[in-house]
Amino acid sequence: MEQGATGARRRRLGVMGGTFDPIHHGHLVAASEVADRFSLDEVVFVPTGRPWQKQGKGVSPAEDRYLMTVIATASNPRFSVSRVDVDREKVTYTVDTLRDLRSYHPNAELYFITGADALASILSWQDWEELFSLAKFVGVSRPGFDLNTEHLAGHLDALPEDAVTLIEIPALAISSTECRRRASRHRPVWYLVPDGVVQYISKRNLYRPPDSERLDGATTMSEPAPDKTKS
Ligand SMILES: Nc1ncnc2c1ncn2[C@@H]1O[C@H](COP(=O)(O)OP(=O)(O)OP(=O)(O)O)[C@@H](O)[C@H]1O
Ligand SMILES: O=C(O)c1ccc[n+]([C@@H]2O[C@H](COP(=O)([O-])O)[C@@H](O)[C@H]2O)c1
Repeated sequence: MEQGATGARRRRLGVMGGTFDPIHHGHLVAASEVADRFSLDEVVFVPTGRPWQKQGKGVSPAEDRYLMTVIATASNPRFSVSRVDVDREKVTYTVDTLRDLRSYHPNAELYFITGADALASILSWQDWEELFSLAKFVGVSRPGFDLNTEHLAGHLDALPEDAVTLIEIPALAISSTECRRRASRHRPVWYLVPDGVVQYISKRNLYRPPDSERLDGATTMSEPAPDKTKS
């Protein structure tokens, strides 16, 4: 275990970056598992501001994604949410996220948490060689994606020995894409996302086509069912 200059154990900070559109239980279980396995003192969720690899995909406003992340993490005293990426003007690069968090927590060890799918594309990330000097990376299993570092072969020698650790976590086949698809079709997202996030999606009418485009005539979650006892 690494120690600071005073001999005290260094604070361990997990960093869970994501677009969180919306945040779901797959994200929360990933953060919770890594926190347990690496004895993290805190996990900071960092919603992206302008995710450059998702540009053109109609990402929801950063403020909505930030608030859903706050709602989803509020009950866990070890989870917090950072605005560093939301408040940065330019597109979101993890190298900037980690530089900013390092400056706020100069004595902490950072652990960047990423799913198998995101890890597989890490060599396409901005300044990727620098990432491993800023944080340790923890790749977590995700249903439908291969958890291996074959794509890093040839580069691993240049990286610190414990730069990337892979761990198996309980499999939750949930994605934000599927949550959005369900919400857009007025299908339930209960139990895929935290209750407060279900209510936030409904309140803000996220992911829903405008009422004029609806063909099924069903009521939305926020609308009370019609009272058939009245004429
Ligand atoms: N079910 C899951 N299990 C493990 N990791 C996950 C899961 N869902 C997302 N992650 C990881 O969480 C991070 C943030 O993911 P993101 O916000 O893009 O969610 P997503 O479900 O992949 O979204 P989308 O479907 O819109 O691409 C990524 O590192 C991703 O790999
Ligand atoms: O730094 C980059 O170039 C980069 C490119 C793609 C994704 N990321 C980060 O990976 C995390 C998951 O991203 P996403 O798009 O799958 O939600 C999030 O923290 C992003 O900022 C980072």
